[in-house]
Amino acid sequence: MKLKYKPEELTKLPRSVEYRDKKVYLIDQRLLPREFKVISLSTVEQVAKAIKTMQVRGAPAIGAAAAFGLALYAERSRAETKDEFFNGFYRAYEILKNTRPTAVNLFWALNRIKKLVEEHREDSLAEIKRLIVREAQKIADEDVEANLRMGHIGAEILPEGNVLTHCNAGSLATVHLGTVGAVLRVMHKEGKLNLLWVDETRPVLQGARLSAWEYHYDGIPLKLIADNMAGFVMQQGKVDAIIVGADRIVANGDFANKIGTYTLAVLAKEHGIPFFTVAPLSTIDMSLKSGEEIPIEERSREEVLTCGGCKIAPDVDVYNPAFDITPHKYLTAVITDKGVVYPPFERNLKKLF
Ligand SMILES: CSC[C@H]1O[C@H](OP(=O)(O)O)[C@H](O)[C@@H]1O
Repeated sequence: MKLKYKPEELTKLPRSVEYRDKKVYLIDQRLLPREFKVISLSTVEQVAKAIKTMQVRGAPAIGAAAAFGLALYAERSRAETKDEFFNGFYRAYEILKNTRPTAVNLFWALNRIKKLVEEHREDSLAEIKRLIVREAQKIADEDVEANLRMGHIGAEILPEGNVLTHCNAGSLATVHLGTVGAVLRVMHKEGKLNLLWVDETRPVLQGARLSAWEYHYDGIPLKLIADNMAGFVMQQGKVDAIIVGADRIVANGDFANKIGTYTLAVLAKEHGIPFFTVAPLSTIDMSLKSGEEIPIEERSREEVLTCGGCKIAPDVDVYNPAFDITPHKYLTAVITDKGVVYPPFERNLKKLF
């Protein structure tokens, strides 16, 4: 398809994660919306900590950050032999792999580089290092290209009017532009987006802190709501479509996304509202047959016991699943960088590969 817009025509934001001069640069998302700060990381351990503590978050963004973590290792390694280098490479790979379990993009990116390195094991050490850095940059650049394509594809199929989204699948959740963010930005550019409803998205508040911030920054008209208001807004007929990101889409179309997505999907069905997820192929895991196989990350009790850093509950037991699983029966379509996938997902997702 012909792409009408370039990324810089759709957002004023810089890339969320970059690599240059042997350093990983990323927007520290834990500080937003109070402070916009780009931090620089110079060790694999720092990159792993940034992913684990959600300084960088969002499935494609953590995939790219992990890839740049391997580039960092490669360029800073002082290994004198290949065996020493490979031992350090596999250690870096494991450290990054063990950060967060749900978003498949993390494993997709790490394994893509690991496969390349193993295919070139006989090359010189200098060549192997060059290949790692080049592949990490390709992963990042391809993410931006995929988002741009999904933005144009999604804007063509979403109905004009009011759109509701959950969490943050915007530019901050990717290398640039966003998955949901690209669709919303093209819709806005073309006058198709009347109003964006943004769920605050407890407990980490990616909607209030990140989506509200980045979409307001780019001039998108929005209203922020508490998560428990979404059903009422739908019941009032104020939502024409719902679009969310994904952390892992599996072979039958079930998908993992931020906790609260399943609730929205059921409400959307009840109110006859089209429900879309948008994700690049790097988010699709065809090795899993259905959603119950997806590992769901459980995060700290402090995230639920506090809000904005203030304690809101006594020291009681907490359950804090960071994601839920939406069965494919609630999905209108999956918007990907290779086109729109409609049911039956089992059959139609296969055609993408
Ligand atoms: C474009 S993927 C964004 C996806 O990732 C978010 O999770 P987290 O903030 O915990 O990294 C959320 O599920 C978004 O939909």
